[in-house]
Amino acid sequence: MKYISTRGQAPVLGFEEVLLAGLASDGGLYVPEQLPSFSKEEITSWRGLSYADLAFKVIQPFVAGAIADADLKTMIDDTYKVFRHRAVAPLQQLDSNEWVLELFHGPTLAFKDFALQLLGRLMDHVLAKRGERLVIMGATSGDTGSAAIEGCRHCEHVDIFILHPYQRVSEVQRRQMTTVLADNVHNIALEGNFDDCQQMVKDSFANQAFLKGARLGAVNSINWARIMSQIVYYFAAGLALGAPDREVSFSVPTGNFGDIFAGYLAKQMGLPIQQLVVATNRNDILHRAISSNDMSRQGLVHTLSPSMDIMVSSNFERMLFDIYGRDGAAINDLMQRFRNESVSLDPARWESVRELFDSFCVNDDDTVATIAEVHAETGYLLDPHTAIGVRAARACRRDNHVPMVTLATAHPVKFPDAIIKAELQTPALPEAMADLFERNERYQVLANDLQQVQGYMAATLKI
Ligand SMILES: Cc1ncc(COP(=O)(O)O)c(C=O)c1O
Ligand SMILES: N[C@@H](CCOP(=O)(O)O)C(=O)O
Repeated sequence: MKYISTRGQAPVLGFEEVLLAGLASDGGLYVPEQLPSFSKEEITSWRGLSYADLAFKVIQPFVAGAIADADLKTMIDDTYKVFRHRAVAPLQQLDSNEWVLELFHGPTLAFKDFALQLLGRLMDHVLAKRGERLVIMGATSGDTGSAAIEGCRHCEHVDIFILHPYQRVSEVQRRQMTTVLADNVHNIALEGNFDDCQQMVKDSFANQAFLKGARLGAVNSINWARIMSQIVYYFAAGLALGAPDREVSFSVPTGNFGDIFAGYLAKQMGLPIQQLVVATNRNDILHRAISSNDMSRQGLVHTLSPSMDIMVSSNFERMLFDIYGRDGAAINDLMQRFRNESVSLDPARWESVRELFDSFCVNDDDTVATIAEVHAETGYLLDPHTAIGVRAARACRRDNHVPMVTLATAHPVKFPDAIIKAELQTPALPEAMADLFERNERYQVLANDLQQVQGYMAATLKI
């Protein structure tokens, strides 16, 4: 399997290099040159597989040749063995044909664990084989950071620096990151927002001199291996609900567009998906882009769903690459303009986007109201991100005969503010992190300044 950049100028790479590369050298994102697809018969034959066995079926074609099948299988098995639910990604029914797919049973209580617990293993495996070391730089609005740290804390060949927006993540999220005191783990609280953190990571890929030859890697969904692992649970949910003989729809709480892009790929790969609903909070550039062809940046606002406080959604570029007929020059031009001005798609391309996605924006009041409403209807407690997904699903649903699945992207215990506003009881932390609030923290507050951050990293690494 070969991988190409969405901007057409970076070298074509194999899986191992893509795994370690993160962002492409032309500023683009890597995608497979050719997407694998599965026949109806093949998908049918996967019924009844365990989550780990299904993950191997879906992931193997992306990795083929780079990592031996037996090693890949062991890493996948080890990854999903530690999830707290035996089904790994169980479905909960809210109403007739209305479901939530619980993606928060991993070690850090958010959907990021599905990819990041595997990513750490894949990276360490490849780095050990090559005798190399990797400096990871990641940006987080709260969940990627803790999942990446958990996935890398035991890696022998990785140093990881995670940037989170200072005082803009929940206390549980911050402590999940900052109480990991392993020598290779470094937390930076940046005096800025998530977009600033993400831009700093991208700028560091563009200019790596500060690392004096050390290799820079990524754990955000700019890394292709993240997306690849997230495709699996769409197949798992679809199969459980009757696919491929029956269509399924998904509503996805969206920020960086990685999770919904994985759903889009599952559809291209053969899963019969009827609707893909992009659910946003008030940072609604994706909803505006899809519903009214308006890709103008507005000031980022702090919401009750902080993990989705994102304006610049990296993976939208991967989808636009397909929409523009995989024309790297056109995407390069569009993304350069997007950096400095409001852009819109040409009408035919926009129409194609509208055919692929529905979208809906949910404000804080409606997020809280949905948490309260669903709890009153069913006794089920949604986290605020999932509540946005459920609200959007109910608003956008076209066909009641098709199961509608909202991705439950985080456990409600991570976001007590929204639960308290809904006048409900915050659940207790799982046993493994019951003492989270007593643990010591370590993190560095830094100004929103590239030189300062890069200087801090170089000094910490003693290079
Ligand atoms: C809890 C939660 N829900 C939803 C999202 C949105 O996912 P994505 O960025 O893949 O669109 C994120 C992070 O971005 C998240 O942490
Ligand atoms: N919500 C994310 C934001 C980063 O998204 P990613 O999927 O690109 O890593 C977070 O929790 O950090």
